[in-house]
Amino acid sequence: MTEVLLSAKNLTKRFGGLAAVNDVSIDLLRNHIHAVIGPNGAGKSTLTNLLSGDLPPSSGSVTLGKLDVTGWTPEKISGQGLGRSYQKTNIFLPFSVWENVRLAGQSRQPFAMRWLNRARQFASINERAEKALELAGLTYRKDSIAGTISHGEQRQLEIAMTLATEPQVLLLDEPLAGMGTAEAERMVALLQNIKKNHGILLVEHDMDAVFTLADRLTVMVNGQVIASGTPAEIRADAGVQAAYLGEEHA
Ligand SMILES: Nc1ncnc2c1ncn2[C@@H]1O[C@H](COP(=O)(O)OP(=O)(O)OP(=O)(O)O)[C@@H](O)[C@H]1O
Repeated sequence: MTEVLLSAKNLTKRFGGLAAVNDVSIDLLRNHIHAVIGPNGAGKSTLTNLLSGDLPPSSGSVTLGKLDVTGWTPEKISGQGLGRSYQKTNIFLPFSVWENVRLAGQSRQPFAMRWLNRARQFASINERAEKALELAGLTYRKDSIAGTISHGEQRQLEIAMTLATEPQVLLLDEPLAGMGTAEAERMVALLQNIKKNHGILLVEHDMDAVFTLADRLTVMVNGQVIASGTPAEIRADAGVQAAYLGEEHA
């Protein structure tokens, strides 16, 4: 059976009278991409924030591996193997691509490693950064200044920075936003490669990419899950057609 890396049960987040996320359960498996789709305001970002610890849930639970991480801080959750990329970039534009990835890896140096001598720490962070750059397809840009690379490459850099923390689970919020066709195709290929060793939760508005990449989809409307299943099941779901997808993916 495929390993469940992350499991959320009956998550609810209320902002005053609004249930932005309402009784949502979702599992994320190793080697799988689970896409969460839905119209603007459906609750996708709020759900991501609940999984990453950026927001505490009003009720429900989040389990990462075997640990109940409900209510943990983002730093503590990240230390247990959850990596998150944000819609708004965290990149230091005046720094090189390499420096950005290295800093991201360093920021997540586990506490237990800190007793190691500096030389060994240095080598292990460098090794992680090299691996992350390679997996994100950016080794050829290693020495470029981050502010000078293309928009698509900056999105790859965000992924490399997330990978440098050595996560098991990646939460990716609109990794294809603002990309042209060639950049989007490149990112789709990268994500297909990255999923071989990770579980990925993908929030994305590009439906062609979503239906190419996703092993499972969860469709949210007004905070609630209206459907969950394989791409074929979601395409065939009349409720999803009516609420969101329209005819183009029927
Ligand atoms: N901090 C907040 N305080 C109050 N309401 C919020 C807050 N964050 C989100 N909301 C509301 O919760 C609902 C869900 O928002 P959310 O951003 O999660 O949707 P989304 O599906 O990610 O939308 P989009 O696709 O536009 O990013 C919206 O009605 C939004 O206005």
